[in-house]
Amino acid sequence: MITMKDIIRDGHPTLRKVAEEVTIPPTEEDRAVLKSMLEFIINSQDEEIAKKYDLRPGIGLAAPQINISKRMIALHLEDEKGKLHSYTLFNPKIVSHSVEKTYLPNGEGCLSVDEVIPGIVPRYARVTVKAFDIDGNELKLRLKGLPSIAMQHEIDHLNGIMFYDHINKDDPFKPVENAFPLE
Ligand SMILES: Cc1nc(NNC(=O)[C@H](CC2CCCC2)CN(O)CO)c(F)c(N2CCN3CCOC[C@@H]3C2)n1
Ligand code: NI
Repeated sequence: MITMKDIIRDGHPTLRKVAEEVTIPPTEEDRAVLKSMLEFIINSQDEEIAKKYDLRPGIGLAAPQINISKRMIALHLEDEKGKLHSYTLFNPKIVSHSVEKTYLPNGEGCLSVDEVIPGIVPRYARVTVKAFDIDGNELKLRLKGLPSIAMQHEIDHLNGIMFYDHINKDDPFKPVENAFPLE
């Protein structure tokens, strides 16, 4: 099982690489890795397991964070309506997005960044994503709210982008044009 020792931290070069596309259909190994990534996220949200293995809570994970520079991500979270969004994706790609932006009022964190970095992280309010599922079938997702924000955070990892790259360096809480806080 994946634990925090498997998660590389800011400064590790892999976090700044553009990850390689996964060949479709995926190999058994790629499928096993992606399943283990989802398992980690679910474990991290289980109070007992998280305590037992000292896991930081998460709702998403990208393969570069476990030093695998491949375009694979897992997400497991509920949206504001309580709908579960649980995804294990190969080669996710944002194919369209809203002009309007949004952001988490309390900013973002990252399992690969040990310190708190305050500031507004502007994200597209809505995204349409094309990807392949765990079996290599193509799918299309239209996301808004926290699922949309989390999807963008994970796809950024596949392109070597960290959440704090989006924070205004001169004024981290400067209002962002056409961006509205989530909730
Ligand atoms: C918002 C949030 N971010 C948590 N952590 N950070 C992460 O997931 C990073 C990715 C997220 C950062 C902002 C958007 C994506 C990991 N990233 O580095 C991967 O690239 C949380 F843990 C969390 N929740 C709320 C829901 N809760 C349900 C019950 O279990 C606990 C869980 C805690 N919400
Ligand atoms: Ni992250």
